[in-house]
Amino acid sequence: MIEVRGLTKRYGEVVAVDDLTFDVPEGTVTAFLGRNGAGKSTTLRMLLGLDRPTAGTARIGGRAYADLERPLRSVGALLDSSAAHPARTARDHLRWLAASNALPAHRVREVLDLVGLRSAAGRRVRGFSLGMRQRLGIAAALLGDPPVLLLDEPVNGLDAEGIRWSRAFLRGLAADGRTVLVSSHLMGEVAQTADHLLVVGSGRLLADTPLPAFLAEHTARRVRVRTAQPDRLRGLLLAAGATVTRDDGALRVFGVDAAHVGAVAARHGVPLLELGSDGRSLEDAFLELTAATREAAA
Ligand SMILES: Nc1ncnc2c1ncn2[C@@H]1O[C@H](COP(=O)(O)OP(=O)(O)OP(=O)(O)O)[C@@H](O)[C@H]1O
Repeated sequence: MIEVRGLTKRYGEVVAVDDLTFDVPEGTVTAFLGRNGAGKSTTLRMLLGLDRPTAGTARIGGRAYADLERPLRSVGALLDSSAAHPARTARDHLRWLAASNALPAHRVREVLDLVGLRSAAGRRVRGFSLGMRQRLGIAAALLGDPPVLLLDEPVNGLDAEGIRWSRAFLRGLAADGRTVLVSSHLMGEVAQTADHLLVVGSGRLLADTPLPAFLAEHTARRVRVRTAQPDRLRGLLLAAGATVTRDDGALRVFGVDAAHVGAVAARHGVPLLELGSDGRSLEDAFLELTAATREAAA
């Protein structure tokens, strides 16, 4: 469980994180979304005690990071997948991490197996693909078998196979009951993985909602219809229970689909000049939601 309350970070004039309050519950994948510069990494760094908040608190399992007795057993993080020394093998990198954090050596093999790197364990990280580096970063985050995982842009730059793997892997971690917070600047990337969305813009919380509710609210299909008798059609559609707005000579209809609009018009002999529907993508909804932020202007 992650609890963030009134979290704020200023760098001189820049308010990187602005009074954020949210919870991330156990057993879910929660997407932490925002455009580049929205304040995601700064929030994650404060959760990990790498940056000091100007105000507010960030707690993991009820405690600030600095108060965790054995941090790697409480929270695992992937902040930068190039963190492993290139001349080390994957196994040696993890052994070193385990030893320096008093974690049992047998975890090294377990996490290498978990992320599918067993056969590459003896190879130097220098020769790893980006996807393999991401897996190694996730292996390192899992070394202490922590209940909470913070992953900063874990699918950034991965190919289709890598993205598919990481989606299934993150879902599996949540199914185990872990708290998984995944940052991304691309809505489409997380739509198939996340249960819950936290959207930030200019350091502020813009949405805190289950993914299905976000989909229903922001990507509902809208019907656009044009006729020489707009007032009459509008009245008929309102009577049929639809919501109707005017849009540059056409009507925009919500709450019923295009086939229904066509049937109402036909039944009452209203000739149509144009009829279509425009479903918005999640990415459109995300861009619209974050359009008024400083990142959008940058
Ligand atoms: N150490 C710093 N000093 C000054 N300004 C900073 C510092 N770190 C971040 N910022 C500023 O704070 C804001 C938020 O940055 P942050 O890196 O948290 O955003 P982000 O959402 O993680 O973006 P990205 O997707 O690009 O990683 C930006 O305007 C950034 O320029």
